[in-house]
Amino acid sequence: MEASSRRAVLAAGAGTAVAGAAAGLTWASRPAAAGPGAGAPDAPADGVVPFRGAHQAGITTPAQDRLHFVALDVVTSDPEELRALLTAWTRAAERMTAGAEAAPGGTVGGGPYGVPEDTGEALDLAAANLTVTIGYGPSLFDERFGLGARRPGALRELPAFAGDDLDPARSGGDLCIQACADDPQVAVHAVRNLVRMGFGVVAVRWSQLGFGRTSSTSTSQVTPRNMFGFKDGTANLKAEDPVALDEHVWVDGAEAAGGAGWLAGGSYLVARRIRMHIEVWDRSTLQDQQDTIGRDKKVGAPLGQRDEFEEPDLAAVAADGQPRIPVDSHVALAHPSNLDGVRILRRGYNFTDGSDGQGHLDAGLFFIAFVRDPFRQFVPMQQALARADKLNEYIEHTGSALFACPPGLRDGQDWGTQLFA
Ligand SMILES: C=CC1=C(C)c2cc3[nH]c(cc4nc(cc5[nH]c(cc1n2)c(C)c5CCC(=O)O)C(CCC(=O)O)=C4C)c(C)c3C=C
Ligand SMILES: [Fe+2]
Repeated sequence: MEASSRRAVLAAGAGTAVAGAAAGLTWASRPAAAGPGAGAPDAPADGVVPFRGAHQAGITTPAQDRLHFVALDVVTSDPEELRALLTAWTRAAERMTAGAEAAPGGTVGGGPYGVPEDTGEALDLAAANLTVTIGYGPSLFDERFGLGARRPGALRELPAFAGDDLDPARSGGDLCIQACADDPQVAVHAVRNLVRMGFGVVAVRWSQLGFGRTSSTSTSQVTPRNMFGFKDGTANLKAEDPVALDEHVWVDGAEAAGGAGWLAGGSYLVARRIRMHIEVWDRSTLQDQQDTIGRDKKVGAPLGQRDEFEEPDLAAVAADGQPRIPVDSHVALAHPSNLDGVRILRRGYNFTDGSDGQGHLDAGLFFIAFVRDPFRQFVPMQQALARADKLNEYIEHTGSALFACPPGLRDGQDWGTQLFA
């Protein structure tokens, strides 16, 4: 669908359900998956991902290639201003994900003496599968906005983990917006315009750009590679497994009891900015690298096995009597069989943020995981990794945040009424 046609649909007030269906390029309408990593083409670059539905877009949506993630603090003390902003953000996000301007005629329609309601840099660009996902941090539920009784039980500060080197300026936040798209300018435009609309109500606390996905979240996608050159996302939860998503990703009605009912059908987002010391890694041998991950670098198969998607055989023993997949390898420690069946949905991105002033690239993985309960899933998993992972020789966690992401919106509903109702 041409960007101009999408704009016409929205200008006519047809609503997103119509716009998404009319787009004809929705994920739901894509051809059946060719099988895990079968090399099926990735997303059409001009696709439109439906904004409304049972769950927010940007969680099980096939991971787009680019990310702009922003954490914000609320600077007003007036709950009504916050509610109104969430409502206005819904309208703008819905429009932008359909390839339209943040507001009708936003770029030049206000005339020469008006301040434009859209900054314009995405004017001639396709929607590029843009998704805008919102999340609320623990601090939003303090005394400021009367939301205390609505705080979900598992929305509290994460514990410190061994080896953490967290920068407070890259951690926490009252709110987050995750914008993902297959065009970096489209993702940046979305965040920029939402932040612009929030002037006086919210202020940016920190943000992160990601230049390449490090996970596949659909069997239709090829597995990408991270900055260590390894395939990442092979054993991830996938959109085509709704039973596993219900078990590991979506918060159910009982967990979102009482005032936290707004979170039923939502999910928790864990963000960790992980610096990867690539200069050290690049001086290590291939065997050391593979023993660190527990997988073959080229094919992605578990060590001693042939196929990328084979289940790792953690009991296999090499000729020297040692486990074929080292017990301190990343894959062995993160495997559900060593974590009481715990699994997570990973949706992270590669980043390089220039250099650190000491001749090293400030590069790494902006880890994002969606889970049903961070304290039953992410925390025990990260504790196991922090304790023993051979990967710790090469990485350092420098930022951390937790957000509760509400479920998707029904027709006529918006983020403000959903949270404050
Ligand atoms: C707390 C959770 C995890 C963190 C933090 C994490 C960081 C991290 N991971 C890689 C690279 C790879 N991870 C892989 C698998 C994998 N990782 C986690 C969890 C965390 N990773 C899980 C649950 C799994 C799957 C385990 C399994 O069931 O087999 C892999 C292998 C390929 C794959 O399955 O995706 C790689 C490679 C890096 C570089 C990193 C921090 C920078
Ligand atoms: Fe990992």
